Amino acid sequence: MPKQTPPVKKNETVTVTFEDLTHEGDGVGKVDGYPLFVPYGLPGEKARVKVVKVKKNFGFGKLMDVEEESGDRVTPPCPVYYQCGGCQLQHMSYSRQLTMKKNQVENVMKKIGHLEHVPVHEPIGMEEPWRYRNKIQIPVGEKENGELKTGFYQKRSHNIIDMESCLIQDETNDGMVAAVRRIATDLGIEAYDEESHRGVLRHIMVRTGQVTGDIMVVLITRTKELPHKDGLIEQIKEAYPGVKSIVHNVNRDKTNVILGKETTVVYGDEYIYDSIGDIRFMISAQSFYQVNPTQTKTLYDKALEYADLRGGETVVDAYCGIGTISLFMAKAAKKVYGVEVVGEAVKDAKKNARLNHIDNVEFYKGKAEEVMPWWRGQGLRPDVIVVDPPRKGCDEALLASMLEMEPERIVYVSCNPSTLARDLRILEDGGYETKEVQPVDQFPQTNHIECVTWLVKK
Ligand SMILES: C[S@@+](CC[C@H](N)C(=O)[O-])C[C@H]1O[C@@H](n2cnc3c(N)ncnc32)[C@H](O)[C@@H]1O
Repeated sequence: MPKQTPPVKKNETVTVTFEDLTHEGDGVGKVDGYPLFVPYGLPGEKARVKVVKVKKNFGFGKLMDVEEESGDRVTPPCPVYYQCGGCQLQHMSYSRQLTMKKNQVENVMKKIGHLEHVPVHEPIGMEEPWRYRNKIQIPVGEKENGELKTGFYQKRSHNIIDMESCLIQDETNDGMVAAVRRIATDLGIEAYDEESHRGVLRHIMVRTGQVTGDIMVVLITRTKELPHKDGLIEQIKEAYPGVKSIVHNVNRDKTNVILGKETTVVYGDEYIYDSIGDIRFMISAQSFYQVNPTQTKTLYDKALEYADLRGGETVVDAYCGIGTISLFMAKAAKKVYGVEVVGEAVKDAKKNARLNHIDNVEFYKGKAEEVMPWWRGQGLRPDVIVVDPPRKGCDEALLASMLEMEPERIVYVSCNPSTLARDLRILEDGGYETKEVQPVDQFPQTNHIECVTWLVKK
């Protein structure tokens, strides 16, 4: 066979018409059948593209100029959108974002799961797909004039973009970050410098309870001391008199991990509160809590509908985190068992059960793939199993014990459609029928999509 050489060269400029979108949201244009992946290109658009990387079977390009624009193109409202690595889809109308996400789910259902028959519903989007995040963790740097700046990292780098606002963040979070930045600059607090591992203030984290209005500020420093602590606290309280909690966290390590192990409450409470539906949650600086509670509620309502609980059922919630789904299910079931590998999350789950006076739920710390076979050995036969695994999907041993437990219904919540499709195939082969998949857009403006899937025993 003659060796095929790609029809483009690095740094060459070519004209392409985009035909499709990748799962990441990049435009796909072809040159003599050779695909070029181009960030910010939209299907139907004709554009000049500079080739930046050439591989054997595909290449990458940079969008130089759009000659024929798609009706789906919108002006990104964020002034740093093209530098920041946080959002990928602001150049696309929201309805096109939802179509893209639906196509992605349908695609993997067919290609990975061989589930051509499974209905994938229209994704449930947000009415207002902005300002939805309840938590910001933003790096701190220094401008040339010595003032502090805050911003996310530039794409594929650790350069901090100087930004005033993040449009997917709750406005309170934005306002608090700006206030802390100004106060810390006035007090002469130094920013942390990643390269030299010197300086003080590494990150500012702000969490707000969207229902309660509670605010928590976490100041993360390299140093054990929080310089000008009293002044900082007083001025933050002056700027936001309602602030419920100010926390100092020390992270002395040279690491990308944001929070260190030492946490001290320097003002107010250790916890703030928020609610999803009628369940209240206690949230500490270290706790995991869903970042878009509005859409989480939508997702869990759907999970509850698929679980079809009448009050007499036993439910297993595998990969239960802080027990959000377990607590939702417990209100409608006889008994819920949750399993989660992170000990702190299990403690939070138990606390939240007590806070809500829910006593028909038990949480276990352990690997789901080890605890489930043990439960089975103990004779546990759940009517419904809910799983909500991390991006890599369910462990094979867990899928095997789910099949052995033979629940009537399985509800699979997933943040990665590809591993979802892979696991659904295994469950189908093991005797379950996938009835439907409901995507829910938890993260508008980004290329992520959450799905909830309903399976029944054949
Ligand atoms: C997508 S989150 C689910 C969160 C949970 N439903 C909630 O809303 O809080 C996945 C969870 O699985 C946990 N996890 C990861 N691997 C696990 C394993 N092998 N066994 C049990 N839990 C695991 C993670 O710590 C995380 O809390």
